[in-house]
Amino acid sequence: MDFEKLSAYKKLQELAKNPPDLTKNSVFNIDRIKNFVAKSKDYTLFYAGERVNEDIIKTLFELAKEASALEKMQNMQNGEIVNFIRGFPSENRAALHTATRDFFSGDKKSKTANEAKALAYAEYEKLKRFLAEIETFDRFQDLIMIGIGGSDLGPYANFLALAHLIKKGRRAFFINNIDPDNLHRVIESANLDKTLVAVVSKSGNTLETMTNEAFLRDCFVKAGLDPRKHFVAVTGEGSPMDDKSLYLDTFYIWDWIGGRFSSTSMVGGVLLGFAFGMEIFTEFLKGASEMDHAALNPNLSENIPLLGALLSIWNRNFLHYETLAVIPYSQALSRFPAHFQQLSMESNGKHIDKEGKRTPFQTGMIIWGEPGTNAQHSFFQLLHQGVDPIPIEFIGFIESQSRFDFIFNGTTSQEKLLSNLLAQSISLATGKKSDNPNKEFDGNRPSHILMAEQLTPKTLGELLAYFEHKTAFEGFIWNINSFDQEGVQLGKVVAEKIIDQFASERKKEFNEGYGVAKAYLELFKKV
Ligand SMILES: O=P(O)(O)OC[C@H]1O[C@H](O)[C@H](O)[C@@H](O)[C@@H]1O
Repeated sequence: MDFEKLSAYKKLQELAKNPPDLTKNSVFNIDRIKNFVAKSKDYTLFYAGERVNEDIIKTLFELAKEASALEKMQNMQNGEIVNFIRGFPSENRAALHTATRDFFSGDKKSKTANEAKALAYAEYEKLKRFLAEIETFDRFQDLIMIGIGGSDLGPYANFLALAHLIKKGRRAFFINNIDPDNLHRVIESANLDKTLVAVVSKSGNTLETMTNEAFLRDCFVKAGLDPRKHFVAVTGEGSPMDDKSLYLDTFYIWDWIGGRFSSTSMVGGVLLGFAFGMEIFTEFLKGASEMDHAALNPNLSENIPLLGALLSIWNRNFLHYETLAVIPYSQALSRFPAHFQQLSMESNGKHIDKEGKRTPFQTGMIIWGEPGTNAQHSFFQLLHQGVDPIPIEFIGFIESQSRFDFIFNGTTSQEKLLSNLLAQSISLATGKKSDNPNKEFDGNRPSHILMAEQLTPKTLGELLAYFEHKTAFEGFIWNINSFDQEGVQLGKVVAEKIIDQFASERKKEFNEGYGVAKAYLELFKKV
């Protein structure tokens, strides 16, 4: 059913004409904060700061029901084909990233999901054996991960989120950009003799990754090292990279795992397992798997991924806000906005629906963000007094990861951090009147807060899955295909043509040089 034809859509258009005014004390008060709360597993979603009321929330839930959002989520987790455009050539695949972490519940799943789970579990066990073996011989201290897009952003964000737990003596480096300075800085730092290299590419033919792999192999050879004793592959089974003669070991993913949804597969597993050990990687998977279950909860006020999606849709399609700022009040989540940027914008930056028709409504938001409180000293001026309101998703934790703190002027740093987070959400909502227009705050700037006790491997897994399912629910309700990325292909094709031009220029130079060399080579009848 087309999104704009749902009956709840028309009701929401009406309700959007007069959203609640949060600047009024009679509206934004303690009761409201206590009422507009939802919980899933370790996370609480406080959404009093959004421009919603009971009627709007009820109608948003109706929208989800009319769009069969929960059924589509169940179908996705059962391995049904969800990645398709009806009537046109498309990928026609499942999106079974939940199968890469479903090792704990023992829930009865579909045959497809069970087969996928078995494949993923075999790779999980292979990784466990591989890491135990290199541990025995203390073979590697450093890991260099080569990958880009979904083969970098999620794994890197998750690595930084847990960096304080890194195994003693171990380090990780990341080569993602084709900019040669990226690789140069890494080999200036890593101890190549004790370095494991994970080449991560689902397709096995991404320009940046293949180029960086060849470049790094050359560096290893020039250092007198055999790359085959240092390089492992993480790639699609049967991809151009699937050649065991070139690698110490190979870890597989499959076409039913989208790159931006692959953090809990071996794409993230080799890095997190090497850096933190299998126990921590397993806790991370457990958290993601628990949020997978929460996303199936029919009690919508306990299904925060669905509620998060509905709040985004309310802000996007009915209040017509174009972007969403993701502001984690946690320095450890510094690269999470970048991961969520790809996850959301590559999934839902689409202009046609699953029937191949142009959408007459807005779809994916522009996602951006930086950690707080730093962001307060950067772009919060615009968030408070800019012309256009910008919805914000705050993320916060009651406790710091280290619990290493200091009381200054009577409070700890963690208390100061949380106070700022709450103050921002409240002041953006309530605003402030003033006779001086330059000191006036309009308020009614929507935000919600995702809060947990502490950022641990498990709550990180839950957070990752929250964002994955929120993204998928948005696509289900918009009836768009969130699981392909045709939009990235054109740029690549044009780039290849220009690269070929450089190559032929070089050959021509070489031929000219060769022309001169030819005089000598002809002496030896080399040509
Ligand atoms: O993992 P790979 O096959 O190397 O792909 C890496 C990335 O490049 C592609 O262009 C897509 O934009 C991403 O979704 C993907 O994650």
